[in-house]
Amino acid sequence: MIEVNELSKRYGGTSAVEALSFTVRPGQVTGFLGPNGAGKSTTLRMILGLHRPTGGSVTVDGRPFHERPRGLRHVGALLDAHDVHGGRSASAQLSALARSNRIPQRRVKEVLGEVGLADVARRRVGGFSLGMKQRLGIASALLGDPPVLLFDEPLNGLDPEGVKWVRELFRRLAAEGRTVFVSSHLMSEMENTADQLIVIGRGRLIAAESLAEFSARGTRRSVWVSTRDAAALRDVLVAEGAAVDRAGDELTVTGLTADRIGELALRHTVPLRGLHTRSASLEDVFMELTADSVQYLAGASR
Ligand SMILES: Nc1ncnc2c1ncn2[C@@H]1O[C@H](COP(=O)(O)OP(=O)(O)OP(=O)(O)O)[C@@H](O)[C@H]1O
Repeated sequence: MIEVNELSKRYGGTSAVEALSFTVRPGQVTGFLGPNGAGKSTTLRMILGLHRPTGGSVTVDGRPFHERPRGLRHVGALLDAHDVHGGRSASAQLSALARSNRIPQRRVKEVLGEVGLADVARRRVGGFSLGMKQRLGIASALLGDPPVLLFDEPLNGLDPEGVKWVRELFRRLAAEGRTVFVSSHLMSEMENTADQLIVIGRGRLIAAESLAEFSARGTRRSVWVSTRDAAALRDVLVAEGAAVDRAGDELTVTGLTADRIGELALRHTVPLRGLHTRSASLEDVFMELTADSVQYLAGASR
């Protein structure tokens, strides 16, 4: 279990993480979501003791990580897939890591097989694709067979087959009772991966809940209507108190049900081409929740 308690980190005048508190439990995959620059990597580095917090504390299974002498056997992490020694082979790289952490050498072969790199074990890592480097990073995280695993943007650079494999791997690791904490800036990556979500924006906690609870926030519904008399129908619906967006012949309506819109159209003899209810997607909920904390908006002047 990872317990983050009022954790803060400032870099000079920049507040990267601010009074962040949450718990990551074993036996589940927990997604760590936030837009670019939200503070995810900084938080992961503080969990691993690589950055010193400006305030607050974080423990892994009750103790700060730096108090664990055999760190890699307790927490495995993939932080940056590019952070590899290009001149070495995958197998040499993992062997060195195993030696320095007193992990049996047989684990090197085991994890290379597990991540699908057995055939390229002797090739120089410098020639690996990003997807292969991600697999090697995952192999390093698994090397010490740790109960707690952290992954920073592990799906970056993976092809669809790779994404499917990583998702299944995370589910299996969680089913084995491990704590699996995975960061991403894309809701779509977490949708079929995570059981729990921690959502942050500008270093602050926005949501900490199950994926089901997060989905339930998407109950705000709108109704899509298509008609050649869009202007006339819009006036009728606005007079009934609805909020209406018009794009050509199409209206997006909130504040009235599809049934009521159908009745009003009939009463005002506006012929309809199409009418259906739309509920917000997880992506919509995520965008709405984090809208105020997006650092770089396309087209926005700075
Ligand atoms: N070493 C540093 N020195 C100064 N500022 C930093 C440093 N590391 C991170 N920051 C700033 O802290 C904030 C949080 O960055 P962080 O990398 O933790 O976010 P992130 O959520 O991981 O983003 P991304 O999805 O883009 O990787 C950003 O504003 C970033 O510019």
